[in-house]
Amino acid sequence: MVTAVETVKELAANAESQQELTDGFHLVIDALKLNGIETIYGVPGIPITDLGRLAQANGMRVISFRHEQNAGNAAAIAGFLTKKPGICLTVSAPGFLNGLTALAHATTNCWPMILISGSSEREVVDLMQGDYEEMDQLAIAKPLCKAAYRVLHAEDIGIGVARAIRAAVSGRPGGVYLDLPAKLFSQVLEASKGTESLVKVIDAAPAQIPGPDAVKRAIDVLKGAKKPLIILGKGAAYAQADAEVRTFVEKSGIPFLPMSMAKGLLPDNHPQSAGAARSTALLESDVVVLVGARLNWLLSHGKGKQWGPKGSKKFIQIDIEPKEMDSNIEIAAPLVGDIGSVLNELNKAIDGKWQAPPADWVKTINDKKEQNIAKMASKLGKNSSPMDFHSALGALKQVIKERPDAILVNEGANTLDLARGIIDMYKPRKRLDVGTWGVMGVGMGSAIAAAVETGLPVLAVEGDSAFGFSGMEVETICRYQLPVTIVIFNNNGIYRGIDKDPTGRDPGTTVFVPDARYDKMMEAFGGKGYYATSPDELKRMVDEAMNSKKPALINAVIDPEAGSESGNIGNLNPQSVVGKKKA
Ligand SMILES: CC(C)(COP(=O)(O)OP(=O)(O)OC[C@H]1O[C@@H](n2cnc3c(N)ncnc32)[C@H](O)[C@@H]1OP(=O)(O)O)[C@@H](O)C(=O)NCCC(=O)NCCSC(=O)C(=O)O
Repeated sequence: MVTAVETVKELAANAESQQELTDGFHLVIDALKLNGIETIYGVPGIPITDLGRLAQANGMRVISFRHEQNAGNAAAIAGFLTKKPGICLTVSAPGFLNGLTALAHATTNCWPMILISGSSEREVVDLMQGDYEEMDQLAIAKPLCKAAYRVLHAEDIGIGVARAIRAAVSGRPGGVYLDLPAKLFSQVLEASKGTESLVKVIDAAPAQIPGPDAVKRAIDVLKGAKKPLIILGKGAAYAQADAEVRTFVEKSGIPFLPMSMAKGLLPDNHPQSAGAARSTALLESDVVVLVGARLNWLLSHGKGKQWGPKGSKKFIQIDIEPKEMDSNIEIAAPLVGDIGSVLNELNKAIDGKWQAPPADWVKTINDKKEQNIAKMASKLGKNSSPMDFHSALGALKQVIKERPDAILVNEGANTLDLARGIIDMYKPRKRLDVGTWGVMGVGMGSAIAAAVETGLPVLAVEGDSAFGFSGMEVETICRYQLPVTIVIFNNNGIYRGIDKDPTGRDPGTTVFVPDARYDKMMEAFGGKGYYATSPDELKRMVDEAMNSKKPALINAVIDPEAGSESGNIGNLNPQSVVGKKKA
């Protein structure tokens, strides 16, 4: 007969022996935590459900979404905001595929992110025997990210996570895929062996200092400039070298132009900002210093009519990726290194012996800036009902002016293009938008990550179409009670709400249900819904919502006639030259 004392002894012995064991689930969590990663964005399911549960039980923040793409977008923006890889955790095949768009988006934008997906067993996948969610995920992920790894044995988890972290943040940051087959999670090993196998990544993104020759070359080019211009890209925002950026701009006295997500690195109302004189600055400058900005489509590849005649410009480019140089046009002075280190060297070189740019150049920029600002101001002040984009954005401009620490998330077509110019930003990394690819659907993921990572109030200004891509995440926002205020610019459709099917059979291709009540959607999950029909009402409601620090959605009714077809992607948005009339 077993006595009570013996039973207790047995339980104690079991407990002790259990403490000495670990498994794949625990090792993934231990490896992440050892490397200072405390948050996971994901969607639970087979085979990673217990990973999320255990991560939460072990003190990690686990934010469960309604769709993996939104979780991935959250992880991507978490990477941008923190310089640590944002983690997205998904189930196998379909969940993995849903996460891939965000992984590719992170890679394109050079933000560190790790997509961790469970996967089905190698033995069956490789023989294509029809396993549950069978797919060779590693092969599929490879071309879409910076690096991809698969871990097959629990004792290799530490190395796998370490490799993923270093690949994501070192050099030019990007997305990394980490494949964890289901069988791995339940592999058991002695706790001490497990702990020994973990790897702490030391100096994950080492400083890269440019050589003295490269610095001298750049300074020589800059000294010869009569109309210099600095362009700040989102790489400069990512670098968190805010003091170095400010010193370089202010010591050099050169006008600066922020790309969209670099707005606020220096305040938009800074006297040297050329943001409101963009075309003039690009066209007339003679030497351009690119700081973490690439000469891609957003800068018309550094050539063409926006930039003036061939040979009229010299470029100095600061980028951590040597291959970025000469991607579209000759770079006269490449500065390969991290932005903080490179600017530090430039700042030393110009210290105390720098001539401010010629006054007539500064005046040209300032005159154009004043003209554009005055033109804009005349459109912003109207208290019209229904609202147009300018009058509604005029109200939101004031909201951010009064709350410079709030984070602005922005996506859409007109809603994006006009908000970018109208809403001034005052602090670094407070504007999050669609990035290099112009992705619609990043809104709610970005808003959630911004609130989770910073604890700051978030204002998400969304086109009605853009919101639709991730709208179900309002439930996530309500579930986690995040301080997110969403404003939907509701003009009943994509660009505008007036398209018609010429045959009369169906709705026009770009229109939505008229006067849809997105505010009711928020109320369905316990958040506060508002319906705004004038700029004054909009301002009052946004103030109330943001002050409450609770989830809120304001349906801002915009004239369906307002808005135009996304003009800012130029020749990438071709219009049919045949057939339209007939239809
Ligand atoms: C390509 C761009 C970098 C550049 O566009 P531009 O139109 O040349 O410049 P901007 O929009 O920045 O500025 C337009 C003009 O406003 C001026 N400007 C800027 N700021 C101000 C302020 N504060 N006050 C007054 N005027 C201002 C600026 O100097 C320009 O005038 P001038 O100096 O007089 O020229 C940008 O448009 C961009 O980031 N676009 C991304 C679009 C995107 O990703 N869309 C998603 C697709 S949606 C989709 O899927 C779809 O539609 O389909």
